[in-house]
Amino acid sequence: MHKTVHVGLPGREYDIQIGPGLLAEAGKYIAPFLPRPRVVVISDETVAGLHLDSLRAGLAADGITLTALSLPPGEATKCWSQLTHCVDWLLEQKVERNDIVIALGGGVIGDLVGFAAAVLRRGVRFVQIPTSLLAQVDSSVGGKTGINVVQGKNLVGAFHQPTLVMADTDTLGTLAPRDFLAGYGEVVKYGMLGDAAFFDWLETQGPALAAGDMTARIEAVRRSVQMKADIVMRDETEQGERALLNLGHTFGHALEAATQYSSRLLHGEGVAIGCALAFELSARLGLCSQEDPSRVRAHLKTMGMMTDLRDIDGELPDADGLLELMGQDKKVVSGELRFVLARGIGDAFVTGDVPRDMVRQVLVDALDQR
Ligand SMILES: NC(=O)c1ccc[n+]([C@@H]2O[C@H](COP(=O)([O-])OP(=O)(O)OC[C@H]3O[C@@H](n4cnc5c(N)ncnc54)[C@H](O)[C@@H]3O)[C@@H](O)[C@H]2O)c1
Ligand SMILES: O=C(O)C(=O)C[C@@H](O)[C@H](O)[C@H](O)COP(=O)(O)O
Ligand SMILES: [Zn+2]
Repeated sequence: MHKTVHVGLPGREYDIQIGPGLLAEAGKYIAPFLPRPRVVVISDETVAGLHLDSLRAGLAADGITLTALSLPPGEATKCWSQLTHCVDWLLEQKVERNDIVIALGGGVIGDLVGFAAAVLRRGVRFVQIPTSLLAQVDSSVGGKTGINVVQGKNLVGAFHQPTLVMADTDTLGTLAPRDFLAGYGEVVKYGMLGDAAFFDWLETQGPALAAGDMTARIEAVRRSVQMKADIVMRDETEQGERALLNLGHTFGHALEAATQYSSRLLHGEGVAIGCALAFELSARLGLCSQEDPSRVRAHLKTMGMMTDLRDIDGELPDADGLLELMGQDKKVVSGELRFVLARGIGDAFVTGDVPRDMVRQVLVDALDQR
């Protein structure tokens, strides 16, 4: 059941271990990287309450001690003040250049702790132990780390690759259904952007995955991570192809900013709605058939996911307000928006050739449905 995916970046290569029971074996995997038998761990309070003892026991079996810090759960934790808190705490623990910092948790903890590790002493090594579906399939891999600021999502950060990723699929058993489905938004994204056969597979296996089928979960994590690793190996710092992983994010990040990174909209939910909008835009531009956005929305709905702006509670900015927020997207070049669009399911590409009026109309129509 245990799978390994290798990220072969020259000088920064690492393995992603995937499977059940990995926390209990943590010492075996981490010990080879340790200069001394101690680690520091940063987690969130929910994850620490559920899984820190298992990690502690798994490390103790190999004589490794653990000191931990827990932060409040939720997207709001990916911020300047918690970054300062993490860095101060790591310095108090006298973490040295060769020590290992562990990020135990979802994408919020992985992004925040990875960024703290990137700036601490100009870069210490860190290990990702992702515990949410989203973190196992996406955020723990590829080295994008950072925080949100009022001006936009992930606008302050660094590329800093982990030394090891350990995705213990047993931890998904304690994840709330809403958080699981948000992570599924990133899983289905891989099928939509570059692997139509994976999308077909998810249409049949998605319900089993959500219901807890371990074989299906491991396969979904492995396929997602393999696809991400392959893209990252070809384009680590997003000079080109890596931007495909941003499918749905131009819309999604603006919606997250519009909802103040609150529980009104989780990242993966924004990605799901954003993918539906990106396919809608692609169809209106004549790039793909109208059947494609319909099929995307149908699958997301079957899974019980958000697909439309009407699924978001509370007020939203108007179309111009959303366009303004989209202007902070990192794919913007010379002030012009660029999008990940699709010629069909599994065939995405990046383009700046998108009339602003067309984007605006897609937003106006989506807002009108509310
Ligand atoms: N760096 C990247 O490449 C990348 C990729 C995708 C997303 N992200 C970022 O990841 C973040 C979203 O990640 P997320 O969805 O994991 O959010 P999250 O870290 O907030 O986790 C979601 C919720 O699940 C809880 N949780 C996590 N693991 C659990 C478990 N095993 N059992 C019970 N509860 C658990 C957390 O406490 C939290 O409340 C966003 O900030 C997004 O921008 C980064
Ligand atoms: O790894 C990537 O590259 C991605 O784009 C993956 C995304 O799912 C992720 O949300 C990422 O953090 C977005 O990157 P950003 O550069 O648009 O902030
Ligand atoms: Zn994402």
